[in-house]
Amino acid sequence: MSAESSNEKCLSDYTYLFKPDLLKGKVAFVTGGATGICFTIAEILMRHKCDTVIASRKWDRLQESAKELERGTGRKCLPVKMDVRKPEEIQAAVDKALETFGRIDILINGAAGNFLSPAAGLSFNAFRTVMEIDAHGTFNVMKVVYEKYMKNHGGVIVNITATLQIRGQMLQLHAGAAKAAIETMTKHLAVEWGKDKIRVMCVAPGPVADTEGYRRLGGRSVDSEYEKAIPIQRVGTREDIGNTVIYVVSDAAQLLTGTTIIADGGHWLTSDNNYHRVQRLFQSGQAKL
Ligand SMILES: CC/C=C\C/C=C\C/C=C\C/C=C\C/C=C\C/C=C\C=C\C(=O)SCCNC(=O)CCNC(=O)[C@H](O)C(C)(C)COP(=O)(O)OP(=O)(O)OC[C@H]1O[C@@H](n2cnc3c(N)ncnc32)[C@H](O)[C@@H]1OP(=O)(O)O
Ligand SMILES: NC(=O)C1=CN([C@@H]2O[C@H](COP(=O)(O)OP(=O)(O)OC[C@H]3O[C@@H](n4cnc5c(N)ncnc54)[C@H](OP(=O)(O)O)[C@@H]3O)[C@@H](O)[C@H]2O)C=CC1
Repeated sequence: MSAESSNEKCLSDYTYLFKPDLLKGKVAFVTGGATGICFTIAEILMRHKCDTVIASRKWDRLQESAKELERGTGRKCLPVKMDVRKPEEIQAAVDKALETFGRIDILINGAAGNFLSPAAGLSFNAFRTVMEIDAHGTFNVMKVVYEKYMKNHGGVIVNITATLQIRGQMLQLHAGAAKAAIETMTKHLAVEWGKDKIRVMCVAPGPVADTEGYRRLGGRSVDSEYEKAIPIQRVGTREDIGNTVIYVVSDAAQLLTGTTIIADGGHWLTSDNNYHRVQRLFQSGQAKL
């Protein structure tokens, strides 16, 4: 799959790095799994024989994505409609998942909302909305899956963060604050839930250009100047993130809990805080508000 691929529901040309039956008999619940990075995470889990639930708000898109994932991988994919801000919808969705598959071994929290905005330009409701989707939403789903299944059976939780919480960035206070909250919850839950045989991790992508989430923030084109500033000389792909996640959920990663794997090719170390680039995009109107 190329970094410029525009189809959110495009299956990847997957190359197996792990044994194909790595996750046989397991079930994953993936929020945000109908699109972008989390669609490909679901795909890669399914290629390793995991059945999957994908959860988000837009029902038509969920159904189409579930069909595409089943067609491409030969595994079962259950679409469930829910808003991560609404505990009663999450409870119904998790009940449906458990009725259908009887278990949830892996939880991927990828649902998120974001846009570019100067901090002072955020309305109170805009800040609250992003905190509610990303931080509260991640807590809500973890709590329900823990209570209804993982507390008694163990499992692995992977929260998708970003590199925004590592340092200051332009126009991203709201998303950075929310991702920081997720990383902190991850540490606390790794400590509290370790005794229940639950590992809790974060995977933090840098820029992944082949997603609607990236394009809608203004990152429509990836030019060579931008990529040359990244140590590995390219932005990430959805498959790069899926490959990181499958390692984290596998038994090869049994010692990993309460920490973050930054999957960004070294972007945050060298990218001058994106200060000039984001400022330029924002001022030119290319970065949509
Ligand atoms: C990602 C690339 C970044 C920049 C690209 C540029 C250059 C590249 C350079 C550098 C890249 C460097 C690093 C990048 C690395 C990572 C980026 C990190 C994270 C990326 C995260 C994502 O991609 S998250 C996924 C994005 N996808 C989505 O957001 C889809 C879901 N989105 C939504 O549902 C909505 O957009 C929503 C989040 C607003 C929520 O919708 P809803 O609940 O319906 O809320 P509303 O009622 O619409 O709005 C609530 C309040 O928020 C205000 N609002 C809404 N939009 C904006 C906006 N654009 N600006 C300011 N305020 C906004 C709205 O007005 C409401 O407030 P009121 O006071 O008016 O009520
Ligand atoms: N693309 C990038 O460069 C980077 C992305 N990330 C992170 O990766 C993850 C995936 O991002 P990406 O693939 O780019 O973005 P997408 O916009 O494709 O994915 C966001 C998903 O979240 C779902 N979602 C949003 N709000 C809610 C809600 N309230 N309840 C349930 N589901 C919701 C959306 O579905 P629906 O609207 O139907 O509900 C959508 O499927 C996010 O956590 C993002 O922050 C991190 C760093 C960089």
